[in-house]
Amino acid sequence: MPENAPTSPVATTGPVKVVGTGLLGASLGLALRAAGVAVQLADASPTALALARDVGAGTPAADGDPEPVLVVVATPPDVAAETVVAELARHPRAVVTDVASVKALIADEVARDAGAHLDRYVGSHPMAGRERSGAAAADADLFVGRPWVVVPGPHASPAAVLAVRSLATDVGASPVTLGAQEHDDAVALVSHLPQLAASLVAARLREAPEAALGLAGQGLRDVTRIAASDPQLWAAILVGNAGPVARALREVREDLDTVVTALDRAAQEGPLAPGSTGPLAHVVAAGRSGVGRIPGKHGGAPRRYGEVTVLIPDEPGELGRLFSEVGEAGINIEDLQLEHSAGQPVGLAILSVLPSAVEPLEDELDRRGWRVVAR
Ligand SMILES: NC(=O)C1=CN([C@@H]2O[C@H](COP(=O)(O)OP(=O)(O)OC[C@H]3O[C@@H](n4cnc5c(N)ncnc54)[C@H](O)[C@@H]3O)[C@@H](O)[C@H]2O)C=CC1
Ligand SMILES: O=C(O)C(=O)Cc1ccc(O)cc1
Repeated sequence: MPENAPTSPVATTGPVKVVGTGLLGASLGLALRAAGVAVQLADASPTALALARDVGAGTPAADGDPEPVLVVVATPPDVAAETVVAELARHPRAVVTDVASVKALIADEVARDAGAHLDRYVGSHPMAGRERSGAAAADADLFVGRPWVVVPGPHASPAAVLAVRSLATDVGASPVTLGAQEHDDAVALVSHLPQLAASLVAARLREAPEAALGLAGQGLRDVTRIAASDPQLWAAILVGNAGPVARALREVREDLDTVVTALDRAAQEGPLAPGSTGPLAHVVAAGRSGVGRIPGKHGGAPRRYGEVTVLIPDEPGELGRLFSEVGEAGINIEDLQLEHSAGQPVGLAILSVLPSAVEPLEDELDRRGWRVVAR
């Protein structure tokens, strides 16, 4: 099979031009190339462009290239609108979309400046990413199984909307149509507030003693993973969605005030002081009912898997051997977490499987000599 031959037919014919070839742009380029679609790349940074080319995300756009049918703007949000307007004018027959994490501000600016080109613009936002920037972190499978929000303004043509929905589907995502403000309110809660919460918690660790950090477990890692994100990109995202994010944070501040008041009371008057246990339990219970509402895999209703925890020697090939032996047992791994302890030569693999598979899998792994850990 020739390199980059399509594995399944796609609706996007190409060429697709990607402007901004960092994490999102290069990931999209890789996914489209894997589907056999021609990709033209452009970036304000020659180094970012060369890197995206070298990872296989496409070919740098050049004079004399065939006209793109679709332009995807994957720049930071603060320059997305002006880039969309420039690309609409530069390619008078192309549909133009952007993948920025905020939508209302960009839609307003494009509506103001795009004039007669507005029917070819459809905003969008793949709900897929990671805490690293640049093409070096790009992944052809980044969008697989993720929602991709499509935000057609009132002037968008049906053909333009279809082209952007098809792009999402062609790279394995599920298109979801929302209004711009509806999108921004939603991501304030499910993406922007979590980013701030992770950053605020992780910031407390800067002065923590080494001995305390050595005790860190999976809870801290779960809560702080996205604290490693790019500060400049996130500052642009947060100011671009300032109103909804400030609203969500004000509500958090009210809850925080309640927690601090209850803790102060316990610290001053003793742990059984009236008015301290109740508010604290209430906050934890509210979190518990919130977390229960996060949909499970594939966007379906939350599903409870059973977990099998296995000790893994920190040696090459051990994880692969575990996976193939679970496969040989005819059991599907629904999810996976890895835990490492500082300075330990072993890790823990926590395999999520259907509840009915827990016991047979534990028995089988035990029989094959794995150390199954009771938790
Ligand atoms: N990082 C993430 O997890 C996600 C990011 N997004 C959105 O995708 C967009 C890109 O984000 P990333 O790929 O993470 O950022 P990135 O920093 O990895 O890449 C951005 C690229 O845009 C280029 N660029 C900057 N200004 C430009 C201009 N005026 N013209 C052309 N190129 C320009 C930069 O040189 C850089 O290569 C942002 O709007 C972000 O909000 C959307 C979903 C997830
Ligand atoms: O890493 C994660 O879990 C993310 O949620 C990444 C992400 C970051 C920014 C977006 O606009 C969308 C998704």
